[in-house]
Amino acid sequence: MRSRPGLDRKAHVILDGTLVPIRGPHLRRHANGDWKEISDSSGNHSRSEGHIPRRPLASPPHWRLSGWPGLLLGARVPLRIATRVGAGSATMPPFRTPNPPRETTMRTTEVSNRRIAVFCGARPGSDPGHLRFAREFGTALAQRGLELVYGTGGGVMGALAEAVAAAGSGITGIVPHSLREQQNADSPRGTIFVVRSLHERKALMYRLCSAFAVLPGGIGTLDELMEVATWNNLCLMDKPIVVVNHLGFFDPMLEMLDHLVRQGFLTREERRLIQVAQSPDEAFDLLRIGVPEPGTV
Ligand SMILES: CC(C)=CCNc1ncnc2c1ncn2[C@@H]1O[C@H](COP(=O)(O)O)[C@@H](O)[C@H]1O
Repeated sequence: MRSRPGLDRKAHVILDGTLVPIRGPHLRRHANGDWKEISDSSGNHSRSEGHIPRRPLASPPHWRLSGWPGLLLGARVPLRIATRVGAGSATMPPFRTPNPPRETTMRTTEVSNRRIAVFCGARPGSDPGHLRFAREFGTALAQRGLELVYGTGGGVMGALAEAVAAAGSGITGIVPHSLREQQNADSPRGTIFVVRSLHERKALMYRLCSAFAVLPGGIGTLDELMEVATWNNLCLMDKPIVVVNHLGFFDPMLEMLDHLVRQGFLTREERRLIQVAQSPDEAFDLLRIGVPEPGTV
């Protein structure tokens, strides 16, 4: 699918393969911190064609910032996403759709303790065991009733997403335009947010999930792991992290963290921010993701 002229640089959402430009009502942040995303009235993601408003918005939507992003970045990250969403819709050229878009309603998706972001390789790696393990992890994730948030790539990420989809669980991908152009644009699964920059992508990924798991990958994976660990460490976020150390893949990195402790650059307590599991089940147990709050069952 070639991107439509004028939309390439705009933030948009792809719902099960259908491109939908983002405007205020499609992705809205509420004062209570929730994001809302498009779904049809039955709660399923809309498969209707993208809809561009015929009139510019009279005024930008109102966005309120709360929590760690506001504190951390002087409210810039969410504000930029929010502003783009509103301003972008006003400047997008209209395009014709064969069928008029269905009316969409909103479904709150942000505050879900069932979404887990998984960082892992865009490449398959040299050991086929990594792909096998990613599939195993994806299946276990879906069997726990969890949903995946990930970077929409191939390699280990692709194997993971395939397994989650095959097991019938929800997937949310977040990708910047620059990477999406390099990828196969015809194979999105679930909902894909296409954003402008890597920074927006990471901010949205971190926001949408309630925990992080890390599978084998390269420097992108390590970057994301170290960033979320740092944000937790600085109390900008409080979301559990687990490294799944299948086949000892992460041993050298864990040794490096121990080295940091010995050298006085990391306290023992901070070191424990990065938990380590050997199996999917152990990882989900450590994250306590999807576990109902006491007294709710
Ligand atoms: C083959 C190649 C370089 C493709 C790049 N294409 C990518 N597509 C999607 N996400 C990516 C990509 N590169 C890095 N990332 C992000 O960084 C991690 C993977 O990077 P890496 O392969 O470990 O370092 C993922 O968690 C993902 O969020």
